[in-house]
Amino acid sequence: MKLVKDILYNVSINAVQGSTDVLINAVQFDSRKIESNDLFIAQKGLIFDGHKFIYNAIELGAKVIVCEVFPENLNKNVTYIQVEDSNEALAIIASNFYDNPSSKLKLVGVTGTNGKTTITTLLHSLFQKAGFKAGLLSTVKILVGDTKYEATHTTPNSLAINSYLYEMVKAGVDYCFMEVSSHGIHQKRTTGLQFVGGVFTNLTHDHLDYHSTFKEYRDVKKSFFDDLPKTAFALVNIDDKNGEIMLQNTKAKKYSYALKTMANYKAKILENQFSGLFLNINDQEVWTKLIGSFNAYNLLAVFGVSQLLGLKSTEALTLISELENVSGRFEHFISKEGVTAIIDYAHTPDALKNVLETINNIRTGNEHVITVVGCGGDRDKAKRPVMGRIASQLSTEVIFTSDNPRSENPQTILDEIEAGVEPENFKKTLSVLDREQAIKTATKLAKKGDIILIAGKGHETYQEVNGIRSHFDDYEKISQLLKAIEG
Ligand SMILES: CC(=O)N[C@H]1[C@@H](OP(=O)(O)OP(=O)(O)OC[C@H]2O[C@@H](n3ccc(=O)[nH]c3=O)[C@H](O)[C@@H]2O)O[C@H](CO)[C@@H](O)[C@@H]1O[C@H](C)C(=O)N[C@@H](C)C(=O)N[C@H](CCC(=O)O)C(=O)O
Ligand SMILES: Nc1ncnc2c1ncn2[C@@H]1O[C@H](COP(=O)(O)OP(=O)(O)OP(=O)(O)O)[C@@H](O)[C@H]1O
Ligand SMILES: N[C@H](CCC[C@H](N)C(=O)O)C(=O)O
Ligand SMILES: [Mg+2]
Repeated sequence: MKLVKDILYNVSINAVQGSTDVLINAVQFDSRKIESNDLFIAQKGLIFDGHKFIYNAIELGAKVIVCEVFPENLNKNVTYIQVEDSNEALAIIASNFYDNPSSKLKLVGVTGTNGKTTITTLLHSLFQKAGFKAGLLSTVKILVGDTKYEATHTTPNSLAINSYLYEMVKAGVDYCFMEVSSHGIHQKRTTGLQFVGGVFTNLTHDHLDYHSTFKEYRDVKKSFFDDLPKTAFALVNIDDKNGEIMLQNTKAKKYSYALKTMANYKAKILENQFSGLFLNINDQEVWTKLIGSFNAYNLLAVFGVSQLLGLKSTEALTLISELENVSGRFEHFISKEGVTAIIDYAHTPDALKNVLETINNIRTGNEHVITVVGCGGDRDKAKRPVMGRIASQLSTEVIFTSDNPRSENPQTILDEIEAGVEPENFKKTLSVLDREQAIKTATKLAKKGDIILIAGKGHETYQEVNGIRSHFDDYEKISQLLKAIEG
């Protein structure tokens, strides 16, 4: 139970109707979850306007309503608080409700188009190995001490973030590593959090359905760095052409990492093989199990953060050499028949290009690279032809297939992917609507030595069609099928 007046600190309030000396049980932004004596915050969403549910919330027992516009008829037993921005109010109220947990541990946010899950997961594991208690908020999973929760978003809503951080504080967590998505920043899910540092990975084509232009997408990412305090660090990939921009208006201390230019944290790839990367990081050599030059960037970011948080460089490098691949990111195995299967979450043009270039660079002979890939429904349509073109340019054979069509017609998505294939590459491609059949086709095409890349779903264990998620796991499927070939 909390007194309303105690959780309004720092909220931009325009008007109050009723008493703020009211005790509330919980904060909710979904009217369907309201119980008696709760506080309901009405948010304007993309589908609904939460203000329409104020009466329902009161019927279910809400005693306090936070909204941008007062409803026409006010109930005298209810307190109404009019705020400038409901999303921001939710984030600040959530933080106050949970006693500002982000200030009680060291919170590091990682943003950028690709690499967030990899970097946060590696940092979590490195700090655990170094003897600290660490927390993780990522696309794949949420870890609060020893308890694991399922992740629904890359960056959860602000109420969930603060509740997880509160649990972490209770569990004695020292460091929390979290992914900060552009949707998260834009919807103010991270507002009011006290970060000790922020990391920028890279910025390439994604989410241009949500952010109408690339500049808008970039400026949303930049605003995360603009809002860091001067005590925090801002660590950016300076090889990325937007790295410098992220630092333009930040008050935080500026640091950089790079493979190609001068930087505070600098790496050189000495060897890049299927068995891993051999790197020189700030003049010290280290072997890692991770594969591909994009992972050299990820590992460098991990090293940089470890240094900025005070680990000794030799200890950090030793621990880096022990880090395991992140689930669904370049996960691979070789079947008895000698076919290599790679499962990777590449769902953007840049990620797909990086993964295929990595495969092409480290394959030893004329083995075929057979790619199975699709694009999500209800997501950025502009990336579909680009991914179709990249897959067909960099593979020997490509099978386009479904990847969470959601509410869209799966065939239309495939047509849009195929539209990007250049005429000379068309004969290499095939479209198989059903993902299981597509993977089966790849295994039939593959001969000893060949490489099958299954891209786009990584760790996901479902296929979403028209709001229904059915179990589907690329790793499980390909390992069953390749075993069938062995048998
Ligand atoms: C596009 C987007 O980000 N949508 C998010 C947004 O939903 P929305 O704006 O559509 O909300 P809405 O359904 O219109 O509802 C508006 C308000 O009315 C309330 N409501 C609604 C119905 C009702 O009966 N009662 C009620 O009170 C809702 O609780 C909400 O407060 O706010 C919701 C609540 O926080 C989120 O769950 C939802 O994420 C959807 C499911 C989603 O798919 N988001 C993806 C695109 C996303 O956020 N992705 C990013 C990046 C992914 C990456 O890593 O690349 C992520 O961080 O995961
Ligand atoms: N530093 C990087 N640069 C470019 N591509 C990368 C990088 N790291 C990983 N990738 C590619 O992007 C895919 C997604 O990586 P990861 O899950 O770490 O990114 P993310 O930023 O968390 O993505 P999401 O936005 O879905 O949360 C990987 O499977 C790999 O193909
Ligand atoms: N976080 C990303 C993941 C995309 C993964 C891909 N499998 C898809 O469903 O489009 C998104 O929600 O856009
Ligand atoms: Mg992620």
